[in-house]
Amino acid sequence: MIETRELVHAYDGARALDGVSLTVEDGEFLVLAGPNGSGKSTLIRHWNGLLEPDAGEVLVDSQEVSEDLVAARTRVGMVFQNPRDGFVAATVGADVAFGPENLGLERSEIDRRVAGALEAVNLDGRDEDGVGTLSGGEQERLAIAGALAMEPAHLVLDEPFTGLDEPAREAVLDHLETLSTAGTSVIVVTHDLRDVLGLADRLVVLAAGRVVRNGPPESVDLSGLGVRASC
Ligand SMILES: Nc1ncnc2c1ncn2[C@@H]1O[C@H](COP(=O)(O)OP(=O)(O)OP(=O)(O)O)[C@@H](O)[C@H]1O
Repeated sequence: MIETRELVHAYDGARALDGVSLTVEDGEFLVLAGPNGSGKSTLIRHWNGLLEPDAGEVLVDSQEVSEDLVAARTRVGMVFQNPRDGFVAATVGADVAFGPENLGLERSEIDRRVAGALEAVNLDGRDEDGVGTLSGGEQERLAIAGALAMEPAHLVLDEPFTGLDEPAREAVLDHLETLSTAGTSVIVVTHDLRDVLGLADRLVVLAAGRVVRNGPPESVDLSGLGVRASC
């Protein structure tokens, strides 16, 4: 479970989060939406300790994030926008294997995870391709595969579908649904709800650093919030 209690975050005195309280249950599929600058990226960065609260608390599986950053980062997997900077190896397979290798897993387990993660993003058979040779959308898919291979308890994806073609979107969505059903919390940050709303248990909308909507997707009124629900 991820618990955020009365979280405040300010950049140079300006509040990007202004008292956010939000709990994400294990296995929940949550969509986090809101207009540009509403605080979505700031909020998720607190969940694995990339930012420190100015006030309030963030707990992952009942432990305060700041008390054990390694634990929080192992339990909360993140896929950020513009993944280009995040790659650590020369080839696709080596890049996805890097995280599981650092967990000290057996080779057979690493190979299983790499194969599964690459299949989930339609990059199977591309292990030997150079990371630098991938298209933008393929790089996004590689970043998702890297997070999947860590098998985190909670998986957070920031605008994961932007550069993905239709088969890749469908493959990733299928995989996220399977993960959520199996008990992984899945949090998708997006302004464009078309793909994900049908899968979501809950929709949370931020505006100006506050939670302004929070409920089952079908019950949330999006009018006037700068969020698009359908094509
Ligand atoms: N590093 C930073 N320094 C200063 N201000 C920042 C920084 N990062 C974000 N902000 C400001 O904090 C507010 C919230 O930004 P944040 O990136 O969390 O919003 P967002 O909802 O993720 O936006 P988007 O949909 O555009 O990605 C914005 O006003 C933004 O300008």
